[in-house]
Amino acid sequence: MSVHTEAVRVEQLTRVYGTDQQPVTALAGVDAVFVRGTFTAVMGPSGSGKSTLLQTAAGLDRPTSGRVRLGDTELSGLSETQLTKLRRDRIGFVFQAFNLLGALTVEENIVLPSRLAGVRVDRGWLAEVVQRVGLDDRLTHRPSELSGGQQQRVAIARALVTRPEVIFCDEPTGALDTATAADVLTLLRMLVDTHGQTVVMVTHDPVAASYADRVLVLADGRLVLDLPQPGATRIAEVLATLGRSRVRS
Ligand SMILES: Nc1ncnc2c1ncn2[C@@H]1O[C@H](COP(=O)(O)OP(=O)(O)OP(=O)(O)O)[C@@H](O)[C@H]1O
Repeated sequence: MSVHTEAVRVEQLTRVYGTDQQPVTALAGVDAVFVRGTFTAVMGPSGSGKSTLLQTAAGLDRPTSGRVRLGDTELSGLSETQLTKLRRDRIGFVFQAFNLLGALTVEENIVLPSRLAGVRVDRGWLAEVVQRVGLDDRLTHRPSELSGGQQQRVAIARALVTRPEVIFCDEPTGALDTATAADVLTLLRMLVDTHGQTVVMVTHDPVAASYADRVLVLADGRLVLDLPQPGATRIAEVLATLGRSRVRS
């Protein structure tokens, strides 16, 4: 596979927290490639290392060992300043809590990270992003005047505005009701299908994961399954089986 089709590659990714006396191995040598223009869900039992994988792959946290490459850039060689710039310029983040500022309008929230970084906002691109996420008529509203799903759309627009090579989402629908979650997942799917965006999403929800092209399943810090489009029922079965084997062990 050519490097140019890879958005992110992690190799033997290992993250050990805690002390030498009491180490906690959150990731124990994970290998994975996230291809450009695909939507990957990362699943697994609580404590299996999902968030740690996301954080290390996104350059928010440094691995104890192993490598992360974003496109052609190897992250381990970067200084903190370079890593901060890379996250700002090349990666988008969407979290369960929308992290919007209540005193600012929708538009001000979307452009805030760029403004703080002193990056000029391309108005044409901003208009396109806003249109893609369906917020054209909400730009002057405050977050409190929006539904949960609309607030998450603002967070997605904020992530998209820098034209990121990949968007990392940690439980993006965790705070939403079923119908609103479906709306947000449909948007992420559309960004991948229509605009070639790359999305990596941590989720506990088999229905949310069924929107992805591929589901990676972690257990005890290891990648145990890599399933192409398994469907919600199969995902739920796999997770239940994993849960049972963990209870037995
Ligand atoms: N900062 C930290 N210090 C110490 N241990 C940590 C830290 N962050 C995570 N861990 C541990 O690493 C392991 C993996 O945690 P992680 O949050 O990646 O799991 P997860 O699969 O995302 O869990 P959940 O589904 O509950 O959010 C867990 O045992 C957790 O307790």
